[in-house]
Amino acid sequence: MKFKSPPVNSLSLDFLTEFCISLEKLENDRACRGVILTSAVPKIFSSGLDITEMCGKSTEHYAEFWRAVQEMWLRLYSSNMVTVAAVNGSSPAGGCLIALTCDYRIMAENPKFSIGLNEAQLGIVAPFWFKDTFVNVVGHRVAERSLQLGSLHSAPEAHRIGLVDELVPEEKLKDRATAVMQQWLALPDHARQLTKTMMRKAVLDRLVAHREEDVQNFISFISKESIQKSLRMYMEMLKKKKS
Ligand SMILES: CCCCC/C=C\CCC/C=C/CC(=O)SCCNC(=O)CCNC(=O)[C@H](O)C(C)(C)COP(=O)(O)OP(=O)(O)OC[C@H]1O[C@@H](n2cnc3c(N)ncnc32)[C@H](O)[C@@H]1OP(=O)(O)O
Repeated sequence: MKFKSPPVNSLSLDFLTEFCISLEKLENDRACRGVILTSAVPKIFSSGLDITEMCGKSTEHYAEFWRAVQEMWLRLYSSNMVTVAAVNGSSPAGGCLIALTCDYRIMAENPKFSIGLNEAQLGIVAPFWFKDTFVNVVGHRVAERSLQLGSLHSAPEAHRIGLVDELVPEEKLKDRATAVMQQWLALPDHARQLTKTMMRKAVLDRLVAHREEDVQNFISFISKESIQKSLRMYMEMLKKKKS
């Protein structure tokens, strides 16, 4: 599956809805046992949640948007398919979450590409299930430091801390992702799927049990004037960076 929402594959409500529909179709297709996620946009895997969806909108909109973010994560983290992220560009925040939610991450070894949960840099806080997914990949200490600092890690650093499983030259990314997929698909599906469920169930159950509470937390957090101001300033900073 190739993300193609230029300029930066930001995760808008439309993007998330289409992503979930595509994932559901693949999940229900008995012939499909695995999916490789990558980007058709040069240099960017995904710029994370679309910030414009979280700025100056109604409470109803925030609720709908956040439910779509939750749905994307719940479907991908609990997928019966083998999921491989072929990270061929920068991947901050929600983009990093998508990669973390997969079974395996391969990143192009370009030191200009960065990845991480940088929410703190925007003056916002990664929700508990972003944090749980991160901890499950890199461990508590690395996750805590990285989250508090809102670090964006260069590709080599991301590999060193275990955020991505391997680095390959960009032109070899597709072949390597295919080889990894074949390796994972060589195992009997039922054994791999039950193991995956065992490893991820507690974290998935936690969001399922607190889903509506999490929506309300998001709404009250994102509606605060101080948070709206931080997001507006961040968007302005992104635009200024260009000029
Ligand atoms: C205590 C309990 C609390 C509970 C709280 C609950 C929830 C709150 C947490 C919510 C979680 C949020 C997670 C997120 O994903 S937030 C999004 C974070 N994303 C980023 O920080 C990335 C920002 N973007 C960049 O760094 C760069 O754009 C880039 C991805 C590295 C690409 O750089 P470049 O190629 O140079 O492109 P530009 O910077 O020029 O961007 C082009 C264009 O796109 C706009 N844009 C970029 N990113 C986003 C985005 N995420 N959303 C919307 N729009 C984006 C950018 O403004 C440019 O627009 P213009 O062409 O119009 O100028």
